[in-house]
Amino acid sequence: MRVGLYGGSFNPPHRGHAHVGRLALQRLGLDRIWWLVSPGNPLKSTDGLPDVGQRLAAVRRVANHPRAVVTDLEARLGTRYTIDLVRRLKALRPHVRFVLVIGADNWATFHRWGGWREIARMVPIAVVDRPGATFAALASPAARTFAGARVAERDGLLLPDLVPPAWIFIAGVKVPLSSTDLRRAAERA
Ligand SMILES: Nc1ncnc2c1ncn2[C@@H]1O[C@H](COP(=O)(O)OP(=O)(O)OP(=O)(O)O)[C@@H](O)[C@H]1O
Ligand SMILES: O=C(O)c1ccc[n+]([C@@H]2O[C@H](COP(=O)([O-])O)[C@@H](O)[C@H]2O)c1
Repeated sequence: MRVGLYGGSFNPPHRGHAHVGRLALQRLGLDRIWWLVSPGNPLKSTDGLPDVGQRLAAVRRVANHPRAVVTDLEARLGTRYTIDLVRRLKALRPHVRFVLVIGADNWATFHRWGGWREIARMVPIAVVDRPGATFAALASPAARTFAGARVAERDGLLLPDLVPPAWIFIAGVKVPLSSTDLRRAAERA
């Protein structure tokens, strides 16, 4: 079983998220993608963040794919840091091939995540390109640190079975949407 771990604040979810979900399923040959609605990104303020229950309902409407599972697992496990989540999941499901799925902006700042090198050594990572983040992601400290572990885009189907560190940059169509823009538009309306 190959499972993508797609965590997010999803405040609110949008078509860019749906794009990431679909692309990861296709390019990585995943059996499932778990949309993990975060109790709160440890690097972001939780001011004004709707509760997990509200965001779950909204994410279900956007994720809408037979292989997508939308879950509040992080709230239930009591994890906020991805390293804790990955450790717990690997212990709970040792036979599942997990892949971390993130957008290019998060790969650009991955070196600020708790235990980032260790995360990259525990789980393969798929990075989906995003407008305005391509260069920052490909020149990031994480990209440079793990330059030797980058897998060619055409080999995405192999990624879940590789021994980490292993990461892929998935280019192609970029979707110019962000939750920040949607929140601002809602405030103006
Ligand atoms: N348009 C997009 N293209 C590619 N990846 C995206 C896109 N939007 C979000 N992501 C990725 O999806 C994950 C969840 O993103 P998040 O919920 O923070 O949305 P966001 O639009 O980045 O929100 P915000 O503007 O509040 O930071 C992150 O890994 C992020 O990089
Ligand atoms: O573990 C960390 O230090 C860490 C730092 C920043 C983000 N994350 C996770 O990255 C995912 C995407 O976050 P966000 O807010 O960009 O949607 C979400 O699952 C967060 O919990 C994790």
